[in-house]
Amino acid sequence: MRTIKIFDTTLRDGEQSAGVNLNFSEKLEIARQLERLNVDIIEAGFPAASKGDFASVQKIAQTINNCSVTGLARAVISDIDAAWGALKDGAEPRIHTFLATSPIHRQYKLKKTKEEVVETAVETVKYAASKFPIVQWSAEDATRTELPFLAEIIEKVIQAGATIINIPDTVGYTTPQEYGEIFQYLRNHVPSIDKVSLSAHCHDDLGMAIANSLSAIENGATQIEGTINGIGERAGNAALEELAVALYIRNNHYQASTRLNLQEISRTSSLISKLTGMVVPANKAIVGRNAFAHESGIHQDGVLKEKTTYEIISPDLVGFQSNSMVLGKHSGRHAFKNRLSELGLEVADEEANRLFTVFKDLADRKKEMTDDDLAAIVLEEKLSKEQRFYDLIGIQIQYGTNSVPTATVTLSGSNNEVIQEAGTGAGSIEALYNTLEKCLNGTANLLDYRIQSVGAGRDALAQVYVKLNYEGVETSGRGLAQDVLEASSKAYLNAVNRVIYMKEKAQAQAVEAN
Ligand SMILES: CC(=O)SCCNC(=O)CCNC(=O)[C@H](O)C(C)(C)COP(=O)(O)OP(=O)(O)OC[C@H]1O[C@@H](n2cnc3c(N)ncnc32)[C@H](O)[C@@H]1OP(=O)(O)O
Ligand SMILES: CC(C)C(=O)C(=O)O
Repeated sequence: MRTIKIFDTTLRDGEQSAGVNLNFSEKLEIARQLERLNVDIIEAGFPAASKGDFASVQKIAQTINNCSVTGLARAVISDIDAAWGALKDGAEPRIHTFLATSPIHRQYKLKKTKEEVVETAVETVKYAASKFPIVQWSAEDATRTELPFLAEIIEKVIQAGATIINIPDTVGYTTPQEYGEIFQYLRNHVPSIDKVSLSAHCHDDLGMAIANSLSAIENGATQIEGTINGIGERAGNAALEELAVALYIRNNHYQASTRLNLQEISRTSSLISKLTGMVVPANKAIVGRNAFAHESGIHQDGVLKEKTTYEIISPDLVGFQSNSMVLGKHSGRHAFKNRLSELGLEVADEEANRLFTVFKDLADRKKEMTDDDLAAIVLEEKLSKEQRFYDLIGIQIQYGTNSVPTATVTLSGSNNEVIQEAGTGAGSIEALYNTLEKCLNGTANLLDYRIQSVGAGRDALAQVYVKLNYEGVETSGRGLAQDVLEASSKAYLNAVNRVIYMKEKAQAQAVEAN
């Protein structure tokens, strides 16, 4: 049985999903969960991309102990230096550097000849290898590259010090058979291929990312790259939970396994969905709400008689709870804390007491608190507490089909001063957001607004996601509440608070640098 290494790029390629923007604490929270999931490598970001990316890659490298942390770098010396700066204190510093090899990318994007591409790749891999013990090199758009050229450049970067060679299907163009043949070709035509590990990185533009990754495994790849929930640039990357469960359930066929702790899959998927705002489709394999639901009579009859008639995966294999303990307004601190720890939600005692107050407040208004509700409360409280400049005290909205929607908003400011304003709008949300803007010191333009329910039922909690431009900075925010208007206010303030936090941090860094 071969063990396949799992290279998770949720924090790098996953964050390249349009509309996703994770902050420092959210990235750290995700990295910690990926560590619990037991991925082998976390690609934490692209250190040269921004100060924020640098800081979060550095923090993740310093914090995570049980998996390797890496960062992406172009074939550019300053990118490699930035990666070294961010990763050098990690347990096992490794870099992921890349250069496109296909004719389309050479001609139009890089404007380099084949010889220049080889020279740049070799020079930068040598430089990377002078710093990092592990150097992964990717031939971007490998699957649209002439095979003899691909083999030539790979041999040269191995000679230059690369220890892992990744063959990305950057635009999701290849088919499983072709992709497998590329791996076979390289194994037969690159003399030094046995000195390195081979990795696959597949995109899902034609819906073949998992099939292609499995084909790579059958043809010699020992590392698979992907993201949780399959998020990523354009149509996304190979969904790691699908790959790991496919290898587990069909190991009679693939004879390969991963080290993933499959029980953590559901929790990881739900955390990433919440923090990125990328909703998991109900019919998504392994983690979709319907993945283990049987709807039709013949299926239900079969499952009642024998589960395996229609179930090839048991829900508890991937951490779906079947617990029936009901938490509500009559529950006390013990049951609350006990449930948090059963759910693996780690909180200090003092924090648990504060969360209990939030829980009671919600439970008063809501029939039943689900595990999803608890996870959402803990997450929101944990992530927003350091970044509150404006805090919501209360809102009052008046709406009638024949009257002008009016909002009254009361906030507390950064010096605990009370700010109160009233305003109108064409609808309740506009009235609310116009009024919130009046309370602030700056201008905020709403770019996107989305609402989602946490769990099922009429009394489900509302999770609102907004994207807005506040004082020239574009950012996103989340808000959770029983009521949609309250959740909308919280999301708006969360986004504004993030901008203020980022600006204050940048100012403090500038003062420190002087
Ligand atoms: C396939 C992938 O997913 S690759 C990863 C993609 N991720 C990202 O791009 C996110 C982070 N990116 C960024 O923040 C910015 O693009 C930066 C900081 C990296 C670069 O920003 P800028 O210097 O403003 O350049 P810009 O992004 O406009 O253009 C990219 C430049 O890098 C070059 N380039 C692209 N890939 C590579 C590479 N692997 N090695 C060397 N140069 C490269 C391009 O040819 C272009 O060069 P040019 O300016 O000489 O034409
Ligand atoms: C940087 C590489 C691995 C990449 O993300 C791609 O080619 O899709």
